[in-house]
This record gives sequence, structure tokens and C-alpha cells, in this order.
Amino acid sequence: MATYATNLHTASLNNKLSSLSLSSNSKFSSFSLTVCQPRHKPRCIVLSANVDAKPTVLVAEKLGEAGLKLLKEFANVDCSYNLSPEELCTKISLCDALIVRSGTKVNREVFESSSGRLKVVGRAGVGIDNVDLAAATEHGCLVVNAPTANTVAAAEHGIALLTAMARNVAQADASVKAGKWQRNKYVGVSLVGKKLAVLGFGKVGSEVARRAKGLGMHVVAYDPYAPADRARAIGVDLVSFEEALATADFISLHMPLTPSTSKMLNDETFAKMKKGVRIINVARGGVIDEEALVKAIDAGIVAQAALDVFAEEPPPKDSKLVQHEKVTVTPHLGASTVEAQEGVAIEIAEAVVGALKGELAATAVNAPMVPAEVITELKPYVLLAEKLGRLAVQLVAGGSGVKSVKVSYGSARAADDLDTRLLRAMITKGLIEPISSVFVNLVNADFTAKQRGLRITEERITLDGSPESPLNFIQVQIANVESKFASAISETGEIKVEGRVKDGIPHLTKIGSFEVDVSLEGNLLLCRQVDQPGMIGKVGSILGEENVNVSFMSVGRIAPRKQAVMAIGVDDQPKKESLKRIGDIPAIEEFVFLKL
Ligand SMILES: NC(=O)c1ccc[n+]([C@@H]2O[C@H](COP(=O)([O-])OP(=O)(O)OC[C@H]3O[C@@H](n4cnc5c(N)ncnc54)[C@H](O)[C@@H]3O)[C@@H](O)[C@H]2O)c1
Ligand SMILES: O=C(O)[C@H](O)COP(=O)(O)O
Repeated sequence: MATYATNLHTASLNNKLSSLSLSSNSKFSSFSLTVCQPRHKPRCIVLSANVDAKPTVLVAEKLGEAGLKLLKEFANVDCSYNLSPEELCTKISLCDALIVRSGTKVNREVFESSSGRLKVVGRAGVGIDNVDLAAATEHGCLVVNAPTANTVAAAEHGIALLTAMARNVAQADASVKAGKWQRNKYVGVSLVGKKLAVLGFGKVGSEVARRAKGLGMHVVAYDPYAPADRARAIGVDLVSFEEALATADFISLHMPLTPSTSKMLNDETFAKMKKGVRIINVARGGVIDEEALVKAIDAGIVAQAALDVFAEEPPPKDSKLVQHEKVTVTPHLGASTVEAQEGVAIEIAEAVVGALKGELAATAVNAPMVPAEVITELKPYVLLAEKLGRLAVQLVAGGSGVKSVKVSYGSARAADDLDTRLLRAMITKGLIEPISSVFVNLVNADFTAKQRGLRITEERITLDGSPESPLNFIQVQIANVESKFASAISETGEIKVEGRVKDGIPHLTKIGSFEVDVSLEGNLLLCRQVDQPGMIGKVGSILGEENVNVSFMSVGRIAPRKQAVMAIGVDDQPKKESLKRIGDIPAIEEFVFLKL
């Protein structure tokens, strides 16, 4: 899955260390989406080399020892359980990652309180309904979960509730302990030959189905997104919602809580059920309208219910549902086996550490999945993409709103053989960060662009030649704007910059209609002049007088003695007076200074 980064320890591109990761503004700068250039003080640090740069992970709910051990090898781990919402908001500004189970609400306020430092939220379990994903994405915070380690535990708990309910185990247990011996009162119902409808045929649902078949039940499932062949493979018929409701003796719920599943079982749906149906819920309390369930039980539609989860957890002490004699309850124990908790702890610790390192997070919930090999191959182009975005936006004249950007990718590869999500995110980063305080990464790039009304369209240009490298060039065009450097405007009226990767280094190869060739490092001075001898010397000596080091120079011209564009790479920013003196050279028609 996604990701932001390449190998932090070894990433080296012709004397550059390039690391793509979650943040560029956190205290934990080791994991920033930056490029470290050896001649400058590195902004990103190789992890193992800097103990002080250890990230801090806040573990807000109990996590298995094996997971804590993994976390501690890499990060400072703060285990603070039972924090109030206010305490969580206070602590979070000091944390790079947060790990929770279902008991902690990670709402917008938490992300806002983190002031950009929180880079990963790890949900030690499946359901992410307690995490505000939209807010996480807006804040560029990756959310990862541990989707597989508690599947069997949840399925086993579902079966435990099913059988316990059918045989009144909990009620009979309480009765015997109260000194009674009520054998006639607790006559149960058999499971064999009964129809079980599994609603939500995902990981847990299909494991429940498998086990229920072993108990001799006839299992059907309703899941609008489940593939029929997976159901067939375990002998389950996929049926419509209506059929499941109308024909099932038992209904077991296994869908996530989303706006479309909220209160899926309600007055209307209970009315469609077979009289005497029994309900099991180990999914989420919110998928049932709890008041409607109480009514359906009292009306004799629902004979019994067995519930592990509740709309509000813990439920109010006087909850009619919880207190109902025909209802068996457990306190959200579905994932609570020793084995599942160790597994979940390891799964989430690995995901969080990996994400902090900028590695692939296979269980990311709010970021596009970019395969590792794609990231490795695109690494130098990612840097080029960001630089071109930065360059293009700095060429826009003040007052022109950037609304429409076209990105063209020239490649000799087949049209469908280029995953541009990472490149698009980096161009977006380059376009937005120089002109705002917003931090952009792969998680929030598309969101941030949309929010700012920035439309980015992409086009593939198929070239002849060797398909060995994924890309030949990237071109960024900004339409409907004026430029502070008129030469950057192409024949068709857009600001146009084009670049290529040469020997692993991003180069600017075209600006407007002028061909140039300068490596995109440090700062760039662009001058348009009348092509004539001595220009390079004149500009160079003004910079030299100020001790500004020139790293490279390139001149592109339309024709000899006509207009030319001179691109000069400088290590430092020249003083205003020097820039003015350059502008005053008679043959210089316009110039602009750009920070890369
Ligand atoms: N009680 C517990 O401790 C516990 C433990 C694990 C999982 N869970 C919960 O169980 C649920 C299922 O977990 P999972 O790991 O199987 O998830 P999953 O994503 O593998 O499966 C969910 C399934 O629900 C289906 N679905 C989505 N919308 C639906 C709809 N409107 N109608 C019917 N089906 C729909 C999806 O297509 C998917 O197949 C989640 O809510 C999870 O949080 C609870
Ligand atoms: O969604 C889940 O993984 C389960 O509901 C388990 O939640 P828990 O981690 O709070 O036990």
C-alpha cells in the first residue's frame, strides 16, 4: 500500500538522500517528505543515527506486550490509558502516532489539537468508526488498522453468543447462582436445520458462516459487495436483504458501521422478519435501532437477541435493552482473546512503525495503495514532480488564482503502465506549499487540491523509444494566469515548465517555449535577455561580488542574437540590490528569482 517513502537508511541518489514520508513540518523531522542534500544541513535524518529523533507513540488503550515491545524498539512509547477527551487533546500535540482500540474517540478536535505533529493513527482492531477519517485525511494523518488478527476471535464470539442464546446459558447460569433450579423455564431451541442469515459477508461474516455450517445450520448471506464465488466456495447462498429478513431463524450482523448501515435494523425491517427470529450482533451497536429492537422483542417478532456491541459503550445502566430478560449481553468482547490481542498488537505495531518509517502500510485506510516497486521506480520522478510544481506556482503573478493545472507525463511505456497518484500528490505539494501554510502529502493531496478549488488534470503522452524508464518527461502547465516571468508562458498561453530525470537528478528542461537544462537544486535565477556575448559574465560577476555561489548555468535561445533565457542555479539568495543590478543590465528584459 501506500506510501510515502523509500528506504530511509539506504536511499541514495547520486549524492542525494531522498526520503518521502508523512510529514515535513513535524518535530520528528526524520520522516519528512523532503530531500536531503549533502551540502546543506540535512532536513531528514537516517533513523538509526539519531536517538533524539525517535518518534513518540501514544498508546491510549491496552495493547498486547508483543506489540509494545516492537514499538519500544523504534519509538518512545507513552502508555496512558483512560485519558479524558481533554487529556488526549493535550497530550496529542507531543505525539507522532496514536494507537487506540474502539474505546477512544479520535475526533476532529484530536487532529486539530495535534497541530500537525500526529502522522499516524493506528486502530488496534478492525472498526474505524471511532476515528474521524475525513479529519485525519484533511490533516494529512495516515490511519492504519489491524484488520485480520481478531477475525477468528470475533467469529468465535458470534458463535458463542448464538449457542448461548439458543440454550439460555447466561440466564440459566444467573438463575442457578441465585439458588433456583428452573429446568422448564430454560428450554432452548435447536440450531441444526435452522436458517442463519449472515448480514455482511466479509472476514468475520464468512468465518461465522463456516462455523454455523459445521453446526448443521443452513446459511445464507446478504452483502451487496461480496463476490458470489467466495460464498459458493463455503456453501453459502447470497440472497437479497428482503429474503434474508423474511426467511431467517437467526440473523447475525457483520457489516461495518457506516452512514448506510446505521440503524439498518429498525422498525420497518423488524416488521419484515419471520416471527420468532433471533438476532446476534458482534459488529457495531449502531447498526441496530436499539429502541426498535426492544419493541420488536416485546411484540414477539424477535424471540431473543445476543449483543456484544452497543450504540453507546458502555450502555447506560438502566438500558431497557441490556436489562431485557430475552437479551444476552457481553461488554464488547469479540476481539478479546489472548491470541487475538497479541496478534492485533503485533499487526498494529508493525503498521504504525512502518508508516512512521515511511514504508508501505498495507492496512492504510485513508491513503491510496501504491505498490512498493512502483515507489522505488518513481523515486527520482517524485522529486522532479514536486520541484516542477514549486517552480510553476512561483512563476504565477500575484493576484492570479491558480485553478487549473494540466500535468503531462511523457513515457514510452504502455498507457496503463504508469501509476501517477504519487506524482500527482507531489506536484500538488509543490503547487500548494509555497503559497500556503498547508502541509501536503499523499494522504491529503487530492483533498487539499479540491478544497482549494485546484483542478489537476493528467494526460499521458506515449513516446517511441525504450520503455526501460517509467517516464521520459513531466510537464506542468498552469492555465488562465499571468506570469511574473512572461517567457514562462507557452505559445498556447499557459505557464509551462517541463523536466526530466538525468542520472537520478531532476532537471528543468523547458520553460515556456525555451529549452534549458539545469538541475533543480537550490535556487534558480531566470533571466530573459537579448542573446549577445558577455551576458553570462555580467550576471556571474554581480553574483560573485556578493559571494553568491553559482552551481550551474544554462542558456536556451530561440535563435542566435534573438531572445534567450538564461537559467542560473545559485546556492544562496542574492540580496535585493544585486537582483536589481542584474535587472538593470540593459540587455536583460526580465528576470525572476525562484526558491526550489
Ligand atoms: N465485537 C468485536 O469485538 C468485533 C471484532 C471484530 C470485528 N468487529 C466488527 O465486525 C464487523 C465486520 O468486521 P470484518 O473484519 O468482517 O469486516 P470486513 O470489512 O471484512 O467485512 C464487512 C462486510 O460488510 C459488508 N457490507 C458493507 N456494507 C454492507 C451493507 N450495507 N449490507 C451488508 N453488508 C455490507 C462488506 O461488503 C464486507 O464484506 C465490523 O463492524 C467490525 O468492526 C467487531
Ligand atoms: O472492530 C474491532 O476490531 C472490534 O470491535 C474490536 O474492538 P476492540 O479493539 O475495542 O476490542
